[in-house]
Amino acid sequence: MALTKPRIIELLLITTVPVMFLAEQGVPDLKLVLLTCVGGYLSAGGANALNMYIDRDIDALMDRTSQRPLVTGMVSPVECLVFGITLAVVSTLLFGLTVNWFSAWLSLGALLFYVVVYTMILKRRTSQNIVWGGIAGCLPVLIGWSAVTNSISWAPVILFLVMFFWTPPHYWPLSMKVKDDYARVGVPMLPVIASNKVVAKQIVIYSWVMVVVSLLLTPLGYTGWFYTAVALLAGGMWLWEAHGLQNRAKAEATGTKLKEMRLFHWSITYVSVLFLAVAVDPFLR
Ligand code: HEM
Ligand SMILES: CC(C)=CCC/C(C)=C/CC/C(C)=C/COP(=O)(O)OP(=O)(O)O
Repeated sequence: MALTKPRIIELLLITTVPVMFLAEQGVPDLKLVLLTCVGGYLSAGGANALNMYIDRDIDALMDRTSQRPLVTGMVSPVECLVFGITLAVVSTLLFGLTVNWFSAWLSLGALLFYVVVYTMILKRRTSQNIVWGGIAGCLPVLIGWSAVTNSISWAPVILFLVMFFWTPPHYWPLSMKVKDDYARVGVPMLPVIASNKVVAKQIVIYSWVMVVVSLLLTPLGYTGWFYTAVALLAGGMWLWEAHGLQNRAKAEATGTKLKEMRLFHWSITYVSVLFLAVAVDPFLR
């Protein structure tokens, strides 16, 4: 369970199931929802296990990850590798045989993107690692839509982009807090190589783009007034917090506390609230 990072998968599924309601414009087949959640859990769980296998060297050296099963020795590297590969195979077959092969390839693609492109290539090489690596975390949105429709359309692409622009403001605050850990193991997270002021400015820019993109669903006819009201309210509160972080970063020299974790925690609440509105909106139109 620990190898699969279950709490992160909870939110990944929260970005998947509402999109199934949106695709269905109502209540989707509940067996399909269950199969998609099980497949998604196994796929993201396999991805996270393989990420832990690859990162076991640096996870042993960072405080935040020092209690992970491969670091404490509770699980051996080979067991973790076999576990991750097994989940990758089982999840792809489960999607292919019980949902559809389009979703199966999207799921395997997300897993490979996260394990190879993010974890093996980008993470230790560039400060843009989580910007592009974040694409893996946006794919569950497309999987939710394709599980119901066996296709893609503008609605899931817009929500994919919301998650894409959501990722840096989600993660850079946390990496601001633990940047010494990342510096020690040589992972060039943006806060390691740029000042908090620069990172905070980037977070504000990504936040504005995320909020604007989130409002495109209604003009394109996919959602109604309820979703729009939630997206405006939650987006406004997000921008307020992002500008607050930027102001605190500017005033840090005078002893102001950064309080960066506020935005990190809010990033998780925002996704939950926004996607809940996506699921409820079809019933209020
Ligand atoms: C490349 C993209 C992402 C990166 C680098 C990232 C990074 C992280 C890290 C390092 C943590 C702390 C976990 C820990 O210390 O154990 C975290 C927490 C979390 N992330 Fe992200 N994340 C990304 C994308 C996502 C996505 C797409 C979702 C869900 C839609 C998500 C949901 C969460 C949740 C719910 C937590 C809190 C977990 C807890 O409370 O233990 N993250 N993220
Ligand atoms: C359907 C499917 C396979 C989706 C994949 C989505 C997925 C697994 C997203 C994970 C996002 C995440 C927590 C990245 C952190 O990696 P990290 O290595 O930076 O974090 P760490 O330092 O805590 O290990």
